[in-house]
Amino acid sequence: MEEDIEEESKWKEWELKKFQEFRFEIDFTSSVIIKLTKGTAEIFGAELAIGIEYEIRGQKVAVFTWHGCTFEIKGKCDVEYIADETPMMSYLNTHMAIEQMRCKIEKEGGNEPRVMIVGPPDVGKTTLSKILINYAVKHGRTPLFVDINPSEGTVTIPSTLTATVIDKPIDIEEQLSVLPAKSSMAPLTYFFGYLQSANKLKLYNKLLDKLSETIQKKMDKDSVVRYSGLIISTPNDLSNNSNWDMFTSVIEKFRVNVVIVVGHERLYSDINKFYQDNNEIAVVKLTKSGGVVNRDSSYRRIIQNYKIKEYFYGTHKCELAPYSVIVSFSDIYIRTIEQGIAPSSALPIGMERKVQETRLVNVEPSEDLVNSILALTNVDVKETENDDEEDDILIGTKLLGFVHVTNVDVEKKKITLLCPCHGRIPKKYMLLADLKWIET
Ligand SMILES: Nc1ncnc2c1ncn2[C@@H]1O[C@H](COP(=O)(O)OP(=O)(O)OP(=O)(O)O)[C@@H](O)[C@H]1O
Repeated sequence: MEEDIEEESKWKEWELKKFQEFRFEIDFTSSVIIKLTKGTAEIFGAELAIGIEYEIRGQKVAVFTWHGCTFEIKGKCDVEYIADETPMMSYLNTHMAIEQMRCKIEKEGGNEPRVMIVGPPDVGKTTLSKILINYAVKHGRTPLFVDINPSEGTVTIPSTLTATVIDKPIDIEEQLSVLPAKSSMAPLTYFFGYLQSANKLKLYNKLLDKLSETIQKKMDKDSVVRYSGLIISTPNDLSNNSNWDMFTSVIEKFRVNVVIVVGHERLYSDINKFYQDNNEIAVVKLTKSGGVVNRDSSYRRIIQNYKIKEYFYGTHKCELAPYSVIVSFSDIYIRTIEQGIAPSSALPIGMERKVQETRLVNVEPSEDLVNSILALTNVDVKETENDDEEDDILIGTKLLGFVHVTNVDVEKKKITLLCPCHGRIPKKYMLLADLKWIET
């Protein structure tokens, strides 16, 4: 045991030849320090600086080198090995083709790259997004990273859809974590409230409309962002045959002109066939990296919990001091998506009802709310009236942030909320997510 601890506190040297990759996995409860001593190396496209110590926690990552390097590592990795075969050359070529589109539009006009990455679970879609973003930033670009996968919350709390302008390399230690305090990279966040897009397709579709409209406005105003283009990371279920309509509608809404299919031959062939007469859309096939790690549902749940914890408490590099506030039931206004609508067969004969996934209902505070996440909208309580229009405004609103319900005292009619930063809870509507978090 003591020997293990002593072993872990020593630096261990590794040497990589050109095009090799050192893959390693670190548990959420431990960390390793990595230091480049010679040559050049990158983690998912973000370059390591010589002599700087990076502390990596709870990640499954790879150090890749184009020219060879030597680095040292201190701490215990659950898995560590060197791989000779990687798809990095094809990823770089894809980046170069996208960069050519950017150069072309600057010189001659035309369409900016609007890249959508699709594929089944655990093929490295998010990783490829990070690599393409980092390579774009290295070229002085500021791409918009659009995350329409609500399950992970890559840049904020899960159950949201986001768009973030990325103007510097992704932080090697913290990845894309965006804390409320780091406003320079504050994402545009829309509230979905569910972890799977397929759970509420109508609502999901509506949010995609809002997100794509807002992105279009941003690009119309900001030519630097427009030339840099979009990198869209998608949920796994979008690649299911049963969601084909949704798939094509995402392409339309975001005016996607490059579809990258990772690790799925049949999907590539289906998309290619479908768009064979459309010269505007290029379909590219890339192989899955052998380093991509499969994550089961319990591991994914741990990641989701960490993302929520990070939102309130920060990361080890940037700790936050959240505070608790007690508010009266009469001072908070919570809405949620209407659930459990009776099937049409249960309605009186002759009466029809469309299933409404976008209708909001009031939530009366009760003990059921304990451990829930509430999204704070920017909609003043007095501004709205209770009708469809109000629901539309609320669903499409940009979010101010999130709070966590830690206690509900029904007798005293008081609710305790954990907030990431100090200040009064404004008199705005809140939206209840289908997401519980138990602080550990
Ligand atoms: N070359 C690599 N070496 C080591 N780990 C890797 C490598 N590439 C990806 N990973 C890790 O594998 C895991 C899965 O990758 P990623 O999240 O990119 O897949 P995904 O297709 O986006 O997953 P999903 O869409 O199912 O959530 C991540 O933890 C990622 O950091």
